[in-house]
Amino acid sequence: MATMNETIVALSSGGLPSGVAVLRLSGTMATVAIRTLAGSVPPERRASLRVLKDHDGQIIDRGIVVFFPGPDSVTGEDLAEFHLHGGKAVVAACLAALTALPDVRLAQPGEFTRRSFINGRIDLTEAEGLADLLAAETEGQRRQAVMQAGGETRALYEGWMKRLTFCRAMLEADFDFADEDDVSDDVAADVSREISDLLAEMRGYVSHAHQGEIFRNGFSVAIAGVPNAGKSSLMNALARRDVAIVSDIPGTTRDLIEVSLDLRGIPVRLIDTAGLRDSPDRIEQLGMDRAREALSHAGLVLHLVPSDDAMELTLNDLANEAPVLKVRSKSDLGTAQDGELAISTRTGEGLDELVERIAQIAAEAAGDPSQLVPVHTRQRDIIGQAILVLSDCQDDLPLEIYAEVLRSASERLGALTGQRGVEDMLDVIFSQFCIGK
Ligand SMILES: Nc1nc2c(ncn2[C@@H]2O[C@H](COP(=O)(O)OP(=O)(O)OP(=O)(O)O)[C@@H](O)[C@H]2O)c(=O)[nH]1
Ligand SMILES: [K+]
Ligand SMILES: [Mg+2]
Repeated sequence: MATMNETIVALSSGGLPSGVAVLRLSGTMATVAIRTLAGSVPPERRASLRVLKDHDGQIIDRGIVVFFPGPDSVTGEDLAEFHLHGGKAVVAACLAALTALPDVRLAQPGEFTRRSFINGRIDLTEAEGLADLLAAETEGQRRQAVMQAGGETRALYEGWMKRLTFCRAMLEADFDFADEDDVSDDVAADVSREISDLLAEMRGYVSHAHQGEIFRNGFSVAIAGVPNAGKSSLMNALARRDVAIVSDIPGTTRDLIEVSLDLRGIPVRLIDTAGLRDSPDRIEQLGMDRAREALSHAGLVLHLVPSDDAMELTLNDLANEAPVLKVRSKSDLGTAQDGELAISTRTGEGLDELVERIAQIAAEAAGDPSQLVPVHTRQRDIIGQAILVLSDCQDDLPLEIYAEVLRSASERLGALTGQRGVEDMLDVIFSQFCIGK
């Protein structure tokens, strides 16, 4: 990672051309940069209209300049914003003029956010929330990310750490001051009650994490069945575009084909798979392997059974724990049995009802987004480790060892917010960001 002495600059707004483009520049050269391009530094935090000139005195653009002095800026450093007309040449000229200044260079992805973290403006959970917020595509994802970016997750984790620290302090005070054979049972009992409460809370939190993941990554719905059941046709109908090849040749689909849908704010990943049958074709076999793999990870399996075909597969074993919803396809070619969900991509029969059912099942799996805790896999792993350490606490442990276990657990939790042992994680986390963030 490049050093913090350098001042970084990037286009922070979206693709060009656009109405307005915002360049952000962070670091010690911020005031020099403003003075060089805009003539003088405007009052702090005030949007000021300026003529921006390059190093030869040629006008680049007229735009708004804002100066945010550190350490109260988003990055914790002196920060300048240039709001320009969003043309490619305008932005290129302004970036060229800025990077021509000594110690000013283009930012790497996530570098602004990384500086916010290093300067203590945000913690890791907030950084992860920010990354999610930028990536959010559905309303549910946005709400979840906002909670995390706003520091609610941080507050929760810090609360846990405080409770652990308090318990440790009680234990340590006890073995420092009590005389040897009079170690207070009361303290040990209080601590052990508090730890078991905390453990219950942490376990409950982690069990919600799976639901949180549905909001982050989407609820996966795999479409499966015999060849020519109409799987790809259904995929195209639900996606409202031709994503998958449809033909009357059985064994058309081989690769998994995935589209993302937004069903009532819940992101759903719909996966079309190869038809399952005995086939000597090597490629088709590979396709079926992928199909089985997809079924085993799906949140819901749609089992398409064509109306004109007597053969029926059993998919329950392949689907792991996911529910299997039987759907009678090509309903225009036969009559469905009572209570069966029948669809036809030819006539459109049953498609709305199917979407309704998928949305219902996805919503049940995802839970109420307002109740959800946003938990990244990274966070879940760490909490899992801390739970393991704490579960090892036996009441009859010598107090010194008990205190040591608590210290070790709270050390682990420290990695959640980035207070401890996360150097190697930083690149992973910040590389999720785009340049300019
Ligand atoms: N009559 C009728 N034909 C359909 C319907 N849906 C699909 N078909 C036809 O059935 C044939 C197979 O459709 P696909 O969508 O390719 O079937 P698939 O299950 O993806 O097949 P594989 O990828 O080979 O496993 C095509 O000729 C489609 O036009 C339907 O609802 N009614
Ligand atoms: K086919
Ligand atoms: Mg297909």
